[in-house]
Amino acid sequence: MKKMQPNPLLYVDNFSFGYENSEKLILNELHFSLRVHETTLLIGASGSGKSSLALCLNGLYPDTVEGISSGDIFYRGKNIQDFQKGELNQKIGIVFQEPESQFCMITVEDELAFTLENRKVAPSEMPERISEVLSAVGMNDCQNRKIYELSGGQKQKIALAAVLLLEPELLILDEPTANLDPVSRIEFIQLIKQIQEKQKLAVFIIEHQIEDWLDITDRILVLGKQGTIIADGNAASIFVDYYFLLKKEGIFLPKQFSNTVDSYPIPVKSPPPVKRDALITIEKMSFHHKKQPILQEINLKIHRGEFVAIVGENGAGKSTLLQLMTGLLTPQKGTINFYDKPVEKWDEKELRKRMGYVFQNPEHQFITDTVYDELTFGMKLNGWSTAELNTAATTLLKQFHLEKNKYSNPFSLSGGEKRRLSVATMLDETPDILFFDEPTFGQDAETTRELMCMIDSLRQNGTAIVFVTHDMDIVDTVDRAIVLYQQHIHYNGEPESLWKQADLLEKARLRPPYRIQVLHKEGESLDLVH
Ligand SMILES: Nc1ncnc2c1ncn2[C@@H]1O[C@H](COP(=O)(O)OP(=O)(O)OP(=O)(O)O)[C@@H](O)[C@H]1O
Ligand SMILES: Nc1ncnc2c1ncn2[C@@H]1O[C@H](COP(=O)(O)OP(=O)(O)OP(=O)(O)O)[C@@H](O)[C@H]1O
Repeated sequence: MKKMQPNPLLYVDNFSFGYENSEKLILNELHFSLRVHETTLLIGASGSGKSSLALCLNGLYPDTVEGISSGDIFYRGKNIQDFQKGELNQKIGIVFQEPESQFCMITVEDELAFTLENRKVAPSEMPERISEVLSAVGMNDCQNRKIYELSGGQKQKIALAAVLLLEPELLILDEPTANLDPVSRIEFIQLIKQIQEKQKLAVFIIEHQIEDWLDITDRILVLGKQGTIIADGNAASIFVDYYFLLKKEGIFLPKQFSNTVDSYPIPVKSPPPVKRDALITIEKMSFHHKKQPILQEINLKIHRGEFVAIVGENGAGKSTLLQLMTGLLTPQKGTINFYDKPVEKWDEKELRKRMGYVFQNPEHQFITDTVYDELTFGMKLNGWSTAELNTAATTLLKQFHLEKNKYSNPFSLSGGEKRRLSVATMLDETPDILFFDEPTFGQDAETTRELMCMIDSLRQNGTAIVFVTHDMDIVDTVDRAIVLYQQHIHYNGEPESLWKQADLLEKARLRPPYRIQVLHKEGESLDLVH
């Protein structure tokens, strides 16, 4: 048996965990410790059990779920089972993968005050603490906003603010930057670094794309598909010594450690189709929520078979624009046509057959109790025979690696699995246009590559693809990038020219893709030489 580290903060001793309804254990005889002030990254394929582990570490599982466990977890030498209810939550703060699930109040201020109340902070101290933490996460002007009205990235920042107010000793972050714009992502990582240094806390981060985290990481743990720790060490040893193992597991390798051939799992861009008729035509469109203008004077066309990315900072209006194009929201001014008919005049059933929309939060899409029912729901509505829908469902389950989840409840899937299911449900028919709100977040290298290949082949068959994404490496592969900034479209053209517009990138809180960053670095060093 391995020896316990001297005075670890958290000590996981031969710990196993499984869900009652699943055939095999998710976590298998884990044995590791987390040290005080240490920053650890946990990586692993989608569905390998990372979120389940996080929830076991802070004692939420197995108590709050139908699960079984064996072995022990100790916090500062005391078995976590022996802590009073709520006691451990003050010491181990967790930001969930889906921040929405952690809020209990309506407004930002009430949510943060509620956390402070639980910590028994005097009401007179609260305003200052709240304004301090909001400023730390870059959300100063959001105090009185309703949480449900915030954009995905804004919610993620509030979830972090709430946990920071707890002043935990161990901070667990489950894919905390998945919805953040590129600059907020870097700022967030810097913020974690500052907090870590100031408060001397331990940080445990679950992420798929990790290159930006490496600077502040002491140690990396790799969870394998069989639920065991398959590697444990610093970045250099993990990504050099375990290179082939990580690739086999389908895990993203940080770009600085991978060779150029497989540096990012995106297939070579196929040329856009020649036929260029417009599917969506937006003219002089403006939209506001209550009195707040969100989009103004938008003119935009999306053509058959085109691959378009919509980018911009958190809250810029990207999801709103998708909801307007799909007819879920109606503009107060201007027109949005699908083919040559206003989108709101289309028969709902016909429109849903021709348009697919993958929401930012996959859970908002689920309406049935099993993965199989979810996949076949649209097929049944369209009168498919049992044999037809069985065949189609079997193909989709295989294509999206969801075979083992056929009878699982969609809400019990891992983050990446939920996302894959939400994409698969849009593919019962081949739509004319597919809208994706951040389709790749939560995916590992292998599932991202497969998703992108699938999207590319749909596009080859004429389906237009519209992506909202914060991933600039993906934007680098599209036909056209659209930048939203201060309610307007500030750029509409090929990504290559966008990367040259440094001012706009800065204003819109974007970053060039890794390929361009490397070129800039090489250029800089050349400048130094001269
Ligand atoms: N409440 C639950 N009931 C049954 N099975 C579950 C439940 N929650 C998760 N699972 C299953 O356990 C496995 C591990 O899920 P988990 O969310 O821990 O994975 P993950 O590594 O965090 O994945 P991702 O990177 O996709 O977020 C998945 O196959 C998932 O379907
Ligand atoms: N129902 C609503 N009522 C009021 N304001 C709203 C509502 N829904 C969204 N908003 C606001 O509209 C703005 C645009 O939101 P949207 O979700 O479109 O942004 P986004 O660009 O997709 O952001 P992110 O990258 O964070 O997902 C945000 O400031 C958001 O707070």
